Amino acid sequence: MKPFWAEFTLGMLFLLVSSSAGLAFPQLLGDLVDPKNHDVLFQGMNRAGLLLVAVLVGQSIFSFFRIVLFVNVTEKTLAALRQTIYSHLIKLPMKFFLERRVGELSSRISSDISLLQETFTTTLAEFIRQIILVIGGIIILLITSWQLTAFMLAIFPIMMVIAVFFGKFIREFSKEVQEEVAASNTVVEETLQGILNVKAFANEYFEIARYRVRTNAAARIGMKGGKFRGAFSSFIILGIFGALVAVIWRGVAIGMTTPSLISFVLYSVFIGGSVAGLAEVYTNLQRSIGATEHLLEILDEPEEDITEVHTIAPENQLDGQISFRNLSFHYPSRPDLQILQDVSFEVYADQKVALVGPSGAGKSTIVSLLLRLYDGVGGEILFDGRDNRTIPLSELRTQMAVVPQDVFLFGGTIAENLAYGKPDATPEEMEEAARKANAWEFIQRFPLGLNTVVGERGIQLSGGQRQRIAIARAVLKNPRILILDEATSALDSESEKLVQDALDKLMEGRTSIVIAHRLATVRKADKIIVLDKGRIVEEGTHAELIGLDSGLYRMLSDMQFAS
Ligand SMILES: Nc1ncnc2c1ncn2[C@@H]1O[C@H](COP(=O)(O)OP(=O)(O)OP(=O)(O)O)[C@@H](O)[C@H]1O
Repeated sequence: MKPFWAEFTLGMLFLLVSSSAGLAFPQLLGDLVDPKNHDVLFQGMNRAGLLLVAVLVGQSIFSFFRIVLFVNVTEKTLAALRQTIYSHLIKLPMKFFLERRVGELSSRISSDISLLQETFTTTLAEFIRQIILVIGGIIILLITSWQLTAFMLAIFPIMMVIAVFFGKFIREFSKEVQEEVAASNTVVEETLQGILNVKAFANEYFEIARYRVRTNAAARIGMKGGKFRGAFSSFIILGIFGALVAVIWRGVAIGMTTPSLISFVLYSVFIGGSVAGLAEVYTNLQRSIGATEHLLEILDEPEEDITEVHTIAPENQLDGQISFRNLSFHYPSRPDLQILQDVSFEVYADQKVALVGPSGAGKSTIVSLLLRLYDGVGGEILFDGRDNRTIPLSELRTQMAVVPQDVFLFGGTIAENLAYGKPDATPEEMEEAARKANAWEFIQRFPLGLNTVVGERGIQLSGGQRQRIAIARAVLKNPRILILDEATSALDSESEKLVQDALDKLMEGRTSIVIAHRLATVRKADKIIVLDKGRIVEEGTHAELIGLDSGLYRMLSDMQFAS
C-alpha cells in the first residue's frame, strides 16, 4: 500500500471528518426536540434543523470521496499484490509445486486476496469509524451525565469482551469452512482439467460422489458455525437492547430531561452498534490477518534465481558438452527413495546421446536435472567443464529446448504457441521454423493459417500435429542443447515419418539428449546410455551394446522386435 499512501491518508482524513460529523447527530436531534426552545420555537428549531441538514450533507459528501479513494487504493494495491504473488509463484522451484496441489493453491490465493479486498474497502474504514464513534460518544456522554455514563459503561465493556471472545471462536469455524471449500474446488479443477480421463473412465458418478462428500462436509461445518453465529447475534441483540432499556430506566430515575435522554439514548445506540460492529470487524480483521499470513508464507518461499534474458553473456554461452560426475539424486518430496546413484557420463558437443531403460529407471529425472529443475544431492553436473550451479539459471535454460512426450500447448493460436520458443519471432521466421518441423504443410491448410486457434491445451490438433508444433517451437528457440522425450504412443507411419524427419533435422548441429523409445533414433545415436534402477548399466553404440549377449539393451531391443 505504501506507494498509494497519499490517497490513503486523504481517504482517512475524510473518514475522520465524516465519522466525527456523525457524532454531532444525536446532540442536534436532542436540540431539535428541546422544549427549552419553546419561546423562540421557530428560531431554535430552524437552527438545529439546518445544522442537522448541513451535517448530513457534509457527511454524505465526505463519505462519497472517502469510499472512492479507498476503492482506488484497494484496487491498485490488490493489482500490485496479485502481480507480486504471481511473479513470485512462477519463479518458485519445482520442489514447491511437488508439495502442493495447484488447484488448492490457486483457489487459496484468490480467496485470500478477495478477503483482503473486503478488508481494505470496508472493514478497515468500519473499524476506524466505530472506534471514533465509541470514544467520541463516551466523551460526549461523560460531559452530559457522568453517573449515567458510568452506569452504561459498567454493562458494555463486559459484553464487548464476551463478543470479542465469541468472534474469535467463530473465526475458527470460517477458516475450516474455507479450507473445505478449497478442497472441493480442487475436485472441480482437477476433473475439469482432466475431463477426458473422467469421461474415458466413465467416472462421472465417482467424481460427483467425491464432490458431494466434500461440499456436504463444507456445508456441515458451515451450518455448525451458523448456530454459533446465530447465538452471537442473539447475544448482541439481547445485550445491547437490554442495556438500552436499563439505561433509559436509570436516566428517568435520576431525573434527566427528555431531550437529554433522547441524545443520551441515541449516543448509547451509536456506541452499542459500534461495539457490536467492532466485534464483527475484529473477526474480519483476524481473518484478513490469516489471509495475509498465507500470502506471506508463499512470498517467504525462496525463489529460483530467475532473471530476464535478452542476450546471453559470452562467458555463459554453452558449447554443448555435458558431464555427469558421480551424480546421486532423490526427489525432495521423497528423501528416502534414491532415484539416481553414482551416475557418470560424458556427452561431447554436437553428439546425439540416447537414454534408454525400463520405465522408472530415471531417464526423465536426468532431463529434469539437466534443466536444473532440481539440484543433485551428491556429485556434479558440468557444462563445458563448469559446474551447472555457477551458470546463471535462466541463461542456462534459455540455451536448452525440450520437446516433451506430452506436448503442452496453450489455448491461443498456433502463432502464439510457436512464439513460446521465441517471443519476438516474425511470421516469416515462424513459417520457416514450421517448414523445418514439417508442420507448415498442415498449418497452411487451415483457413486461418498461423492464426488458427488450437483449443484449450491444443485439443483441436492431432497428436502428430502437436508434436510438430513443439518441434517448430524448438527450432525457433535454436538451442545449444536439445532434449527430446520421444513419444511412446504410436503415430501412423506417415505422421511418424514426418515427425522423425523433423527431429533428425532439428538434432543437427547441436548436442541432443534423447529419451529414446524408437529403434531408429537409438541406432543413429553416437552413444547409448542404458539405465536401470537409477544406475548406468551399459554404455556404448548400438553395435557394441547389441553384441552383449545377456545385456539389458539387447533384451530391450529383442523385446521391441518381438512386438
Ligand atoms: N516428482 C517426483 N517426486 C518423487 N518421485 C518421483 C518424481 N518423479 C519421478 N519420481 C520417481 O523417480 C523414479 C524415476 O522416474 P523417471 O520419471 O525419471 O523414470 P523414467 O525412466 O523417465 O520412466 P518412464 O520411461 O516411465 O518415463 C520413479 O521411481 C518415480 O517414481
